[in-house]
Amino acid sequence: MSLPASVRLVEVGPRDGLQNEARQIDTATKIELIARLSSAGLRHIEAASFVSPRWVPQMADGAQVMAGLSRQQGVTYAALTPNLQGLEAALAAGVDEVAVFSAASESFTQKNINCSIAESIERFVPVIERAQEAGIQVRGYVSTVLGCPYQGEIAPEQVAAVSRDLYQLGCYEISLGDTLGCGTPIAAKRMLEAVQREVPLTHLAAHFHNTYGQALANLYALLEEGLSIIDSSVAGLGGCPYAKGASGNVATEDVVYLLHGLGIHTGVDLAQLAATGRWISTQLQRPLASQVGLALTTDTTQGA
Ligand SMILES: CC(C)(COP(=O)([O-])OP(=O)([O-])OC[C@H]1O[C@@H](n2cnc3c(N)ncnc32)[C@H](O)[C@@H]1OP(=O)([O-])[O-])[C@@H](O)C(=O)NCCC(=O)NCCSC(=O)C[C@@](C)(O)CC(=O)[O-]
Repeated sequence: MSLPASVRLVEVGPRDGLQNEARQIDTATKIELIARLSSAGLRHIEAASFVSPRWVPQMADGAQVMAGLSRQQGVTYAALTPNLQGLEAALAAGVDEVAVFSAASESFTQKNINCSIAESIERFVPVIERAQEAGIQVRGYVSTVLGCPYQGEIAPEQVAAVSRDLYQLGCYEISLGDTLGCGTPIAAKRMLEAVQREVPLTHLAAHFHNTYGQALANLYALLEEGLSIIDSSVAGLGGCPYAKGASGNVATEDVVYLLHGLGIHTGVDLAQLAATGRWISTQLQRPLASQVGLALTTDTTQGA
């Protein structure tokens, strides 16, 4: 067992966390959430999506969110861009990094971005070229890596093939999404093993939802394999509009508590993060979906 000494956290709450909220969230709340997250020590924050507002209305104010940020030094403010139109909008808004997104499942890709996996890869070619010209890095997401809401089981080799294609196109990092949150540790390890044959481990991130309560167990399994980049969402916010029934991402508070307990450095102040989780849950009028966040509201002896 060789656990990493530190983990880089990618906070996806302001994007993945909020994109599925039914009630429109005002831009000022999104901006304040991002500010609080950076104050808590998060250094990589997915702040917006430049996708079709017809498909995901909640993310329609990406440009205003970016314009309203008081940027902290050393923080990367990233956004999703499914095509050139999104990329141009993101560049105009001043994002630091963009992400393209496909999936290991054909059906999910059709539902999510209205094209096949092969078409998505073709569509990303000019997006990545243009982003590189503009001097910004591109992350690549592969969704449904441990199961698909429409197709069921997904072969690890299929995840590996899409990851390889995105990496070869120029994505500097591939984030592996258990969109449905249905994976278990051995399946997660098998999937990682297959992907590692195509993409170096240091360029892989885990992006796990917690629908079946397995996300922390799955993350621990991959930490044991040496994975050191984790996506998570404050207060366990989130869900994908095209994966019905899927719950939020693993809560950042829960991940930080686990990592600190393992002696792994994150740079995050857990108490401040937990306060942010409570704050945003109150703003959204939804129950706090972080076990650690809940524990810290009653047990103030637990610090970082
Ligand atoms: C990809 C498209 C645009 C294709 O959608 P389409 O309808 O095939 O696009 P189109 O090119 O035919 O254009 C149709 C209309 O959309 C507009 N349009 C076109 N592109 C843009 C854009 N970028 N920004 C703003 N508007 C845009 C375009 O201008 C046009 O407007 P009209 O002329 O009809 O008025 C659409 O399917 C889409 O926006 N999908 C995004 C879905 C999404 O955001 N899903 C959630 C994020 S993925 C996720 O959550 C998973 C992840 C990443 O977290 C990992 C995991 O958990 O697994």
